[in-house]
Amino acid sequence: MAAGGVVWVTFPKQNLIPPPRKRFGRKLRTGVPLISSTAVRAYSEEKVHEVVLKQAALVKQQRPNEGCKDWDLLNEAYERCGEVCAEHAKTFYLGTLLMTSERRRAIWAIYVWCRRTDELVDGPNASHITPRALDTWEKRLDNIFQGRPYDLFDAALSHTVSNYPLGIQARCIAMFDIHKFIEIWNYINKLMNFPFMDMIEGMRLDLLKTRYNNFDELYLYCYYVAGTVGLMSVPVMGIASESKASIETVYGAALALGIANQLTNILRDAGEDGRRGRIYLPQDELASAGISEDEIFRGQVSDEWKNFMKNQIKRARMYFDEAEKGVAELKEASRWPVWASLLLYRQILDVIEENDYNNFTKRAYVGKAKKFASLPLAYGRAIMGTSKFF
Ligand SMILES: CC(C)=CCC/C(C)=C/CC/C(C)=C/CC/C(C)=C/[C@@H]1[C@@H](COP(=O)(O)OP(=O)(O)O)[C@]1(C)CC/C=C(\C)CC/C=C(\C)CCC=C(C)C
Ligand SMILES: [Mn+2]
Repeated sequence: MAAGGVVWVTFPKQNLIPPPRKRFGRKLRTGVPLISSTAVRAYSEEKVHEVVLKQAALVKQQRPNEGCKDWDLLNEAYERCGEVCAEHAKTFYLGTLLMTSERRRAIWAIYVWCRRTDELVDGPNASHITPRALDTWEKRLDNIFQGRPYDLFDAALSHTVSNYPLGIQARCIAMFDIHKFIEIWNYINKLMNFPFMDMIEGMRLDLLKTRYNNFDELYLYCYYVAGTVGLMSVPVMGIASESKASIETVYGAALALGIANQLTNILRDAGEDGRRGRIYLPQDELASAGISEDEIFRGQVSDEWKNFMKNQIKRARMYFDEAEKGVAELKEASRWPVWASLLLYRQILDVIEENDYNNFTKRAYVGKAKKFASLPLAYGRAIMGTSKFF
């Protein structure tokens, strides 16, 4: 038992084996039935949709600002986050400069936390990272949400989450509070947390899993490591006051942008990942396309591979299309960076095509000229509030 009459509850780990499919009344919005069975894939989409609903509900809550009040320290913390963002993600950074200073700083703080989380499993110390290290990172996240940051970067995020409706699962519960227990029970049943926790869950997958049986499993992974970023960003980006769309629709679009980005990452990095013994591409789809693992490891750009890639690119583009519908609903100053990132990421798919689907030895790289050309285009779309004119 921890101090202050509270008890720590440990949640069961994610069960990745889909149970028999439930009957769902809701039509799948982001579903793209390509090769794998929709019945199986629907399971992850429904689970992720639960998180979208939870996040959307949080928007209506007013959050008291209980964060750190040491402004000098906070200013320094945010400055440092901005420096990291500028160093590692120049285009994101450029985009954030158009946002209000408060929102921009919050996005920097979220960026840095995401980057550090990813670095745990992908960075120079990755070989020393164990599931226990991720548990520690998760406890540290709890502390961030409870206003007990560990370092300067954490202090920035701690301040950000106290300012915006960003949720974390209720891990620390008051004893004998039956409502809290019911709440916890519901979480256990849904086996899905809030975006920050879920991103750590994605890193756990990266430690333990090197193959994805079907798109359902891959979708869940993409949600964990990238869809979560979309859900974290919406409350900070802000929804336009004139927007007629439901909050759920906007969160759905943000989720779709994360999924689209991650699918694109996976297609771009297929060769590199293969060399690390990782195949994120759905195994059942590879099998029906007649592609063996060995061909991937050897980097064979066969006709089968080209056809397979065409289908995968089509799917990623459909998620980008889904995302486009939501950008216009964001506050005007937030639309430009989002359009910029959407257009830039989507161009990676064009480059894969230009490279004749050789993503084994040619990196699909969007050159500086193209990158800069996208910025005014993104700006145009942002101020028009729609994609129809460009
Ligand atoms: C309504 C609507 C469309 C709203 C927009 C919502 C929004 C801002 C969505 C952003 C989606 C987004 C940028 C997702 C990031 C996806 C991504 C790149 C994930 C990467 C995961 C791991 O992949 P991998 O290891 O394979 O890749 P690397 O080789 O390591 O690159 C991540 C690396 C996870 C960590 C994610 C980040 C560091 C990016 C975090 C970005 C932000 C918080 C800024 C988002 C803001 C803007 C301006 C788009
Ligand atoms: Mn990474």
